[in-house]
Amino acid sequence: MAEPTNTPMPPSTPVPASTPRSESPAPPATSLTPNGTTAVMPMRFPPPPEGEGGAKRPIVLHIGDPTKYNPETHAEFSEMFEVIRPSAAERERSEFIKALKERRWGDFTAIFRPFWGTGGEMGRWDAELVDLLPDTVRVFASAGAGFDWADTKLLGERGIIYCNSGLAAAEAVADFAVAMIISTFRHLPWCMGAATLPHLLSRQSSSSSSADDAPARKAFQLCHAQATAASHNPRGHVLGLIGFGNIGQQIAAKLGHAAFGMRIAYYDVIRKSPSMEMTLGATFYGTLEELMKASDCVVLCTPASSDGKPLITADSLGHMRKGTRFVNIARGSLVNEDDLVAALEEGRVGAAALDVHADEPRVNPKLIEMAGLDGGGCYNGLPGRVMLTCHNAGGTVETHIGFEELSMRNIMAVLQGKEAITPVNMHLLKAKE
Ligand SMILES: O=C(O)C(=O)CO
Repeated sequence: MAEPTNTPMPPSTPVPASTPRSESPAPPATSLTPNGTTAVMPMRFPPPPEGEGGAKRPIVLHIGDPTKYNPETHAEFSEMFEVIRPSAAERERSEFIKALKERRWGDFTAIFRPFWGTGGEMGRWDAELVDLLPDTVRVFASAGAGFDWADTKLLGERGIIYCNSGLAAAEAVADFAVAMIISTFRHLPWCMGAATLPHLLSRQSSSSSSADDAPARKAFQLCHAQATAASHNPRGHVLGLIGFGNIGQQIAAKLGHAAFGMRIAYYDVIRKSPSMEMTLGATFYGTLEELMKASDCVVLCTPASSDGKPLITADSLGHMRKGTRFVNIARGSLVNEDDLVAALEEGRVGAAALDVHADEPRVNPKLIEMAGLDGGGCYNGLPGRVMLTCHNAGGTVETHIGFEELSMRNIMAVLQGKEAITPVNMHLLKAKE
């Protein structure tokens, strides 16, 4: 395992022009305040024209499940707008396209997706869908921090503001990241696997209820005896955050000097203010390479690349010191999983924790093997070094409540001619005629 290093933090380095890396809304329309909330620069549209006699309410297309929480906001929202919710069958891509061509839902002004579990049935919002939207659409407000499933550039070119809900998910994602980071220092897959899996395996291989529990006891004792030498306290180790938006900042606050005592390092295309760096005790690295070299644990907390290319490859992994830990709570497409497997085999990556996967819902079979499930927490006689979860990081009731509320508030703001709260594509926006 990589030991804490005394690598001096570099002085301020120029920000690279490429690789935008922050899940916070893009500049120049927005910026983050030191407490992680989003400040939005003014960019207003006039409210949509009223219908004949001024009585017609603007139509909002609600995709996915009905809202479950926030009844007061929803009452206000339904009062202001005519909310139309296509059926599950209408949300399937071919039917959705047919309905858009037929103008089945009229001249709607907003798209509302309050929950990420449903509402994505029509697939990627690419030119095939976006080109069919009526000119009246002004805002698309959705659940989710990530927006890799929507072409926000194209939406902007059509004059449609895309608002994500990253603010609502940030705390849940950061909490989950903390658990995963600790796991890479304490080998939780091994500890949990050794306590449970040998029992399951021996039960499966024995038909009698009195299965031989000797292998299970052995796995327990082995793990109890050996995990100590492989485990470390996070304190004093360098936590390298790739992306320093809301999520990265919250991880820093939870694991930094005031709590777990980790030394916070970050790489982002936008260097944060000196006061934010001081508050969070964070040191800026001007290149990914420098950050990878300096870190004891690297965490990806940045949106998917717009070109879909991975950021974690043999090349970037090659800059890590032997035994560095790696955590991904961002997007699977950011990681070349074959290269990660090779780095784990080589020991360059000492332990990994992945909530997101390149080909969801499929999980890389080699990574599953490395989690040590078959060997009672061990893989090839070594501790299971990979923690794998099912894209759970942001999934809490509180996140869901926040997704609904924020999406409704974004639509209410834009359609009333006010500023959007969490837009991500303002810098790409073409104003409506
Ligand atoms: O909000 C999102 O997009 C997430 O994937 C959180 O885990």
